[in-house]
Amino acid sequence: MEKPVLDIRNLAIRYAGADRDSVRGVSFTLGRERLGIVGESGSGKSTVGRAILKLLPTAQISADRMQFEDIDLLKTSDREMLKIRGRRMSMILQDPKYSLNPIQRVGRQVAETYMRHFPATKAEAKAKTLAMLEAVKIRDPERVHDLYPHEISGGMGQRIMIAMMLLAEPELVIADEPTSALDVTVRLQVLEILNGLVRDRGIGLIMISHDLNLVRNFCDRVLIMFDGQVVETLKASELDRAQHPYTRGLLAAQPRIGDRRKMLSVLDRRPEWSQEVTA
Ligand SMILES: Nc1ncnc2c1ncn2[C@@H]1O[C@H](COP(=O)(O)OP(=O)(O)OP(=O)(O)O)[C@@H](O)[C@H]1O
Repeated sequence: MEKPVLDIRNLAIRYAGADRDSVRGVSFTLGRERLGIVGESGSGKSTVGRAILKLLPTAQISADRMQFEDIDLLKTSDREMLKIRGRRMSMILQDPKYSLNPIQRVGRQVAETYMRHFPATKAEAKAKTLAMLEAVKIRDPERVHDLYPHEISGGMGQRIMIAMMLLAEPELVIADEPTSALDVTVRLQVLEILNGLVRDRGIGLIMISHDLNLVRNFCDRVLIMFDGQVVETLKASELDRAQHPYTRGLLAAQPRIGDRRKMLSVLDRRPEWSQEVTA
């Protein structure tokens, strides 16, 4: 088997002041593939993503192994992480509005990101920026380059965030609900761009989502999280054969076109799921 991009074993995370771990016993590997992490709100999906990027400075993080390519994340200093984050691993968040600086033109923000990671003149960085805006299917990149964040739509903002991230050519991308704020057609465009990154550049992609249908159609494998633990790991194509009652409950709670039930079933959570792990 080829060496994984990421190898996480027995990860536990406790927020400062909390009396229990928000994430515990989480283990998984990520190859050059699309891995979905699903679970309801508060199950710990984003906490896992942020811990991998070491974006939880006040939380207590422990693990038997947190290996990213040639880097032992358990040993990296804050200074080293500044060089790795945004360059070798990146995160895409739900709402680009909060990630873009509102008082700076978007093209300049993208170019500055490039210059932070690579030696380049302003003209070279601008040329790279325009090429990247085109790569994420932005029509008329010259015009968009000079717009402010409030002048662009959510879908365009998300594509600009992806362009910014792409410039650094990361090996790992963690996308945390990247399409939740987008309409259906723009969502498909963004997913196709992310898909291209895995297919053409061989990156490892983690897609954090509460949308089982999206993950089923988009990902190769899926981790199901409940109350801070991974309760089941499955191939996305085998989701319907899930064993764990929580996964089965999540599937039953999904609306389906053509399903004539008047009411969707409501998930009945059981305390023993917090102890019981099947995969
Ligand atoms: N900054 C924080 N300080 C303390 N506790 C936190 C913090 N962020 C998250 N938590 C707690 O950690 C647990 C996991 O939260 P997390 O945001 O990772 O879940 P999630 O599955 O990503 O949910 P969502 O889908 O709503 O984003 C929750 O119990 C939450 O209250």
